[in-house]
Amino acid sequence: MAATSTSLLTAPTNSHKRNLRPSAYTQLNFCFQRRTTHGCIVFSNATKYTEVVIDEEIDKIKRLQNGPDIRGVAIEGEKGRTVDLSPAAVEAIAESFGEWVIDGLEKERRQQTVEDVRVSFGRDPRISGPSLSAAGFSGLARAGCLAFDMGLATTPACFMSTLLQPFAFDASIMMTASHLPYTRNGFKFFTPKGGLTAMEVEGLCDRAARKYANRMTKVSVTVNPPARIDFMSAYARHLRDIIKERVNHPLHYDTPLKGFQIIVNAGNGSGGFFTWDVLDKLGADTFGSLNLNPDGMFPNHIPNPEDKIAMSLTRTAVLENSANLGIVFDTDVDRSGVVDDKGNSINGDRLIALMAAIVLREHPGTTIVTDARTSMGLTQFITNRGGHHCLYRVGYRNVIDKGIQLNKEGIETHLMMETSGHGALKENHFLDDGAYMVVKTIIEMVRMKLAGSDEGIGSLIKELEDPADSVELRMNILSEPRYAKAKGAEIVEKFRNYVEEGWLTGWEFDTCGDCWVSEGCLVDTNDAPAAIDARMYRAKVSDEEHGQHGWLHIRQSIHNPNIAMNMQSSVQGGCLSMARVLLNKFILASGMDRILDISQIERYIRSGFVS
Ligand SMILES: O=P(O)(O)OC[C@H]1O[C@H](O)[C@H](O)[C@@H](O)[C@@H]1O
Repeated sequence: MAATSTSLLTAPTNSHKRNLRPSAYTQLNFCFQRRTTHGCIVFSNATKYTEVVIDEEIDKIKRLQNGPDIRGVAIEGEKGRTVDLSPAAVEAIAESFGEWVIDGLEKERRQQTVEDVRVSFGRDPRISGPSLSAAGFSGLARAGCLAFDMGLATTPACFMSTLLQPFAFDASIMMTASHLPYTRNGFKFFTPKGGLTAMEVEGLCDRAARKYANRMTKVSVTVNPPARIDFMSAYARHLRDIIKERVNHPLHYDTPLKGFQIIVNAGNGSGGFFTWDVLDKLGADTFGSLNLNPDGMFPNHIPNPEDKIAMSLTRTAVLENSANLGIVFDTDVDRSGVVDDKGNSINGDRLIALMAAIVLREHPGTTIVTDARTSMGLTQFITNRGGHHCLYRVGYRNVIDKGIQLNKEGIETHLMMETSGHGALKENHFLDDGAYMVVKTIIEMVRMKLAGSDEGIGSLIKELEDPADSVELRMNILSEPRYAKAKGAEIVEKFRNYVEEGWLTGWEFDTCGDCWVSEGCLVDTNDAPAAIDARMYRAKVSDEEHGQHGWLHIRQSIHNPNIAMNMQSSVQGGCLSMARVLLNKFILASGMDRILDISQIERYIRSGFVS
């Protein structure tokens, strides 16, 4: 093992760093190291490396941006993918965020120096969490921030740690890769104003890429660990208070869930606390709950309300226990799905419908923003209840930002929700929050019971019509990672040309500048989307026999180099006929099969099943 030594860094040059109090800065000493397979080598002359700027390395850090999040491979284990979210990358990103927060506060306070900038830091149970957190703390300390370790936490809790007193941190970081495999990790960033936008995260990545290119694999060694805080208990109390106040139970105010059995499936993610620290304390019986222990290898199933195994295990547990409700959280609890007392899964469109039913009672006539992969039945469901349905781009942040924009323009918009289960409410700081969605559902369930109804919450959506056929296909983009985005854009734009030029008979875009649509649409052509997700199109599809029977939505994936295609039809087998047209009249006819792996769509056409 090579010897290590530490050398104290010269003071940083930014004004905020010059004015740093020792308490912040003495959190760490810096040791420039380059990791090798044999250990670490120490460089005494760090400046030697500061001029090394390598385009490829810069690119690598920039590619970690996934819309408003950072996502990357943190440990080996994925075929064909190498580690790109290394401790050195994490340190550079956290440092860049810390600097960005300080700069923002200085601007807000008219260039006055800010001191004691406090940033909380939570994480999900991924096995890369502890080592990457240490790098995150070092980065924050390098920026001159005081870091506070929340330990195992959830994404909504991290945001709430910037608001709830006495914590009220200046900013927060959640380290998570949500439902992605155990090998990945990533970040979400918050200030009291909400989550950072994709543009802001792009800025952070640019800044971090320059730092990283100068230091490469060198990492600091944190000498003093950051202060540990128990925020999750305060957060759980906050959720309990909301339920107590809103149910306002006439007989037992403090235990409004007495008599209810509720199953939680936390998928071994961060959501177990909701069982013992929220539901149990409110009097619920949570016997039969599943996968509550955090386990960063996710041994049972992917923590994801879209996951079929997660939903079916929860369904079985609800039915076996005759429970009133089942809850499925994703890893970091910004998404959820539920199962009603009859064992019906309520996720995707059905969850949006459930929330829409609740919200439309509270706010008649409100607008509801969703991504454009929702069913025609959902639009009908919302409009039948007097609401307006705005279909928008995929990506939770796009959906939320559209809602914020509509409110600013004077259009009351209370619910913004993606089919992935990300849902945000105006009343809850426009935060996508799986725990809050469940809190709303539970309150409604208890209220219904108090009003004398024995029907479960599933009864609220019994009029929702499901599509007869619904399929998602993915086609890998055949390209080196750095060219994949450009190639993906080329494919999607080619599709647009084919539809607009009439090569696909019966396929048509509706342009819908104001985003009020009930049918197919070319999603939002009028405003300026962020480059990354500019190209998403939904075409309505008709044939001679059935008239207009469905739609196809095409875009490139945010996380992986593939093209995602969603199709729905009111006719059994309608998706299969769309897939045939897509393959023969577009992909093969345009030569796009040169840059697309078409094996999945071919298998689907052959077998009628998606594998
Ligand atoms: O592009 P994909 O791989 O389908 O992933 C798309 C999804 O990525 C993340 O999970 C985001 O949080 C979602 O808002 C988005 O819908």
